Amino acid sequence: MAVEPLSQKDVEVRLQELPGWAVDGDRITRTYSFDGHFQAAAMVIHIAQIQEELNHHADVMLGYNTVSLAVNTHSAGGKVTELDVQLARRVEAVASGHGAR
Ligand SMILES: C[C@H](O)[C@H](O)[C@H]1CNC2=NC(N)=NC(=O)C2=N1
Repeated sequence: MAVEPLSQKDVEVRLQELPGWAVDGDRITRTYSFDGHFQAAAMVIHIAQIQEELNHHADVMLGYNTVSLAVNTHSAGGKVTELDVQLARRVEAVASGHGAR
């Protein structure tokens, strides 16, 4: 399925529903904070499961008690598409269950 890059306005409108997500260059990004390292690591595993299900993958960085994501769509020339927004929505939907802030 060919996916088209979203306009800057399109991205801004979609991020209004995604608290904490932001545009950074040609990517959308989010950093979650946790009470400890294991909670953060468990979130990384869940993100990996979602990404494999969607076949869409962000750059994910695990810190002491943080998890950061940055994503765009490689097949759309490294621009933000609906696939990135879909991934953000899926991750956002499980974050609170992991105690993410
Ligand atoms: C072959 C495989 O389906 C593709 O490389 C998928 C994998 N994950 C991906 N992730 C992201 N962010 N962009 C892509 O274009 C992409 N393509």
